[in-house]
Amino acid sequence: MTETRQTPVQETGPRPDGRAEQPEHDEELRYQFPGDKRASVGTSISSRAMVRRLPELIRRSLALAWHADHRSTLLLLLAQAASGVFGALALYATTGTLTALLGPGPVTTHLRSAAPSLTLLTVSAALRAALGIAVTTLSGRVGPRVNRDADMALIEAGCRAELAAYDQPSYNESWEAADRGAATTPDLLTSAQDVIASTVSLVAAAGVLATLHPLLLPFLLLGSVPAGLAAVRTARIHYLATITTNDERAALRIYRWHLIDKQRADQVRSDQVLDFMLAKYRKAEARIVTVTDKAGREAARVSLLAALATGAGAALMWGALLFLVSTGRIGLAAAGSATFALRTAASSVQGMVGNGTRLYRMGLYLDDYFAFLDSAGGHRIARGEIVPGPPKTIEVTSLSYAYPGEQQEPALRGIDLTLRQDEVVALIGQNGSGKSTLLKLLSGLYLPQGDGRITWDGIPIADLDADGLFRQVARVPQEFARWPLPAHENIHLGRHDGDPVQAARDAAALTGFDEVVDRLRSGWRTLLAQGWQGGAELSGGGWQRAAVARAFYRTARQPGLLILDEPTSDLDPRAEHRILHALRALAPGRITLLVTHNLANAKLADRVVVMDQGRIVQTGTWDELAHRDGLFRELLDLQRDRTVPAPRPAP
Ligand SMILES: Nc1ncnc2c1ncn2[C@@H]1O[C@H](COP(=O)(O)OP(=O)(O)OP(=O)(O)O)[C@@H](O)[C@H]1O
Repeated sequence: MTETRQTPVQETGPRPDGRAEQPEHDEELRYQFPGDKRASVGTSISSRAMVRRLPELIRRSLALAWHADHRSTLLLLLAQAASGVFGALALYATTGTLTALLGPGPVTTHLRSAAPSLTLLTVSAALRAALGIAVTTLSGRVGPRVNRDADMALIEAGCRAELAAYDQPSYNESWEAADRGAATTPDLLTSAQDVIASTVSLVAAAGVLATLHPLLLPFLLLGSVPAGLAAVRTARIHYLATITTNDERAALRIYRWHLIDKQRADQVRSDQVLDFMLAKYRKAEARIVTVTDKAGREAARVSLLAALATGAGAALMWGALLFLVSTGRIGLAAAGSATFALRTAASSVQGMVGNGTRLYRMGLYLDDYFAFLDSAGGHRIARGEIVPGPPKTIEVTSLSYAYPGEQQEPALRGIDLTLRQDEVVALIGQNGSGKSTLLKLLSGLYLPQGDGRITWDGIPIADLDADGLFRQVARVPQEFARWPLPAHENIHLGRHDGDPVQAARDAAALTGFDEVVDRLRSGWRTLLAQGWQGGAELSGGGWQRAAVARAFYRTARQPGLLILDEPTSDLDPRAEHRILHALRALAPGRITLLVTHNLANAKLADRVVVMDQGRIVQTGTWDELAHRDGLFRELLDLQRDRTVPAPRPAP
């Protein structure tokens, strides 16, 4: 298993040209970093580590609960404590009852002297049952609230990470681990409560045993330690099995998503990809089954050994009890009570260890969760505090940018460029030449690397306050969001003062999105989410008109930088014409950047910048470049050339 999971770098050496060798087999979905840190965490699961960690985990679980719902948490703790006290009282009352019943004298005397203990036993049991119901109800209130808080905190932390984090190999993995941590929070609370309850009950049982005869205390350990050790050991086995199959689980999720997601549903059918993908699905699943089966067998072996040890301990305990009774060291009634207390103690220890290991295991994910919250997976946006106005000049010097990963060539190399207010600049270049990457850097979504610099009116972009900077940017990205929201919300996205529909309508009129909305039965209030009640689906062009209207809406609220990455790729000529005119009309007072593969559209720009393999290779007006030898002219000629080879004459 480990052999097939090595990285390509380990399998193949570097080539003389320094690039990675082609791997001999197809790459499969795997997280990119080889030594999973959780593997070492997994192997460190031990009884000692667990005992050391539990108090802090219990404290953290209670803190989460407290934060989610003060009152219920307080009541929960009180109910739990009271339940523990009544449990202890019930145990003492059982001892008292047995002592009274099994003591010397006539039955009526036994019953009379047992009455107070019996009453206490009954009342304690009844109150304990009532408190049990209260605990369950309160847990049911607090658990979901804890989960809600954890989930919202996680989403917020994720959205505050730098965009570049998504390109980092480790980010997905840390996000998923944190997500699992957030999902475990309600169980965490339940386990913490159970550990507390079992501990109270164990202390009570130990107290009873100590009162009966101190010699009985060691049996408490004999009866429960093997099971406890086995529980820790099996937790470790299962945890390691889970993390060993992390890649496969992630791959399953991704395959599953691709197969069932609406966006690809047509291609799943028309490309007949189902069997092919299901075979990959089964392969990944088979690996998980192999690992979990092996873990299951190992865990069963450990449990069997523990059961044998517990059996031997029980035999020893009975022998010792017989010895104590037969030598008159304890009475028959005390022996009966001891048996009862020992059973209670054993089940408390099992509860403690079982829930303790569960808590410990979940605590590992909780660590991931808190680590993510602290730093957004190590990528929290931390920039300067200068709040910019609309930039008059954006200066780019020696800008290079390389995405992480050994397969990646630098996307940008040594870019120098100056952009001025009121100017429309068209970025032209073949696929993969770096246009979208440059736009993301200009709009502050990525930060320059190394010596590269981007300044807004002389201020390095990293020194600008991130929110303030994004407030100055309106973008139509290449792949724009299709928000499952009503039509007007898809335009203003919650930012409006006054009538939200009217605000959206004005921007939509510039792109023809208003005509699309007019055809929807509920007009601007129509939910743009097909398959949901009252929902509707737009055409590809309809959505693109909405995306451009969204950017124009922001532009009307003053962004100094308008960025459009192929904004008309899905549009009919009429809609395209309308948008290009609007774009020109909006240009004064801001910097406008347009990426387009339709070179005729670049005519509206004041300046055309041509990119090739991450570099700027030409700059000039459209007319200059159209009449100069170079890449632009070559692409223009290709776009104009619509001659197709004549069909071959029939033989
Ligand atoms: N998120 C990413 N992670 C890694 N590599 C990326 C990422 N985005 C782009 N690249 C790589 O960077 C290079 C430039 O891509 P970019 O999207 O900037 O090109 P483009 O000129 O906009 O292309 P197109 O015309 O196809 O949209 C490409 O080699 C691409 O594979």
